[in-house]
Amino acid sequence: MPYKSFEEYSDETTDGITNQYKHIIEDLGEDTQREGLVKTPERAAKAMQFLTQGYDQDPVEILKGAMFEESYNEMVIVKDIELYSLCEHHILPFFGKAHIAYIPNGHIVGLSKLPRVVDVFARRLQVQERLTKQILDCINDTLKPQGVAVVIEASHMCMMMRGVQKQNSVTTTSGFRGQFQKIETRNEFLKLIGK
Ligand SMILES: Nc1nc2c(ncn2[C@@H]2O[C@H](COP(=O)(O)OP(=O)(O)OP(=O)(O)O)[C@@H](O)[C@H]2O)c(=O)[nH]1
Ligand SMILES: [Zn+2]
Repeated sequence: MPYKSFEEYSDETTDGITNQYKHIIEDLGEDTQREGLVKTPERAAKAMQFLTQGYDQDPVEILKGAMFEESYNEMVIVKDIELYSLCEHHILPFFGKAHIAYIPNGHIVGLSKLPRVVDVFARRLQVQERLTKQILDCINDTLKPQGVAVVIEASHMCMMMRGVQKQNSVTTTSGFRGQFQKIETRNEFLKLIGK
């Protein structure tokens, strides 16, 4: 089953992560018994489980569940898909937008499934490059379209709140397969997403 709801996580896993957060908060010198913090380890554990629920979800199943035979063979674009992920180096958020295009090859896919695939891969410990490639490969291998393109633009909190402390830098990653390797097709896509 592709969508694991929040309530389905085992209490055992939540308890383990809760315990670890309790230690972290204590090691930060805070009092885990004060009113505002009593439930924080458990809240943080559940939040972290939510933000990493993509490990338990199957993006191929999501796509295969909504593929329809159709002879449309022009470019389909879903742009401005908001995404929130966690950088695997600092476990801090990076967030932004994904733009996805594909050219069907006998099958179209339910539009909502493309953002769902983004979420499955985003809700893991990630780097933006791998996130981009995983989305690209998954759509390419499952839908087998004539071409697929993915562009991700994201801001990394680890570069904003700490470290180099750059508030306005945006990282862009992209990947192109099949027809999108042709410059004119790629340019049409980039123009349609406003790049
Ligand atoms: N390529 C790539 N790098 C990332 C991503 N998210 C975070 N990073 C980088 O991962 C790197 C880790 O570098 P380190 O030198 O080991 O860590 P650090 O000392 O905390 O580095 P600073 O952030 O420069 O303070 C940093 O340069 C981060 O900017 C990502 O999605 N892709
Ligand atoms: Zn980072």
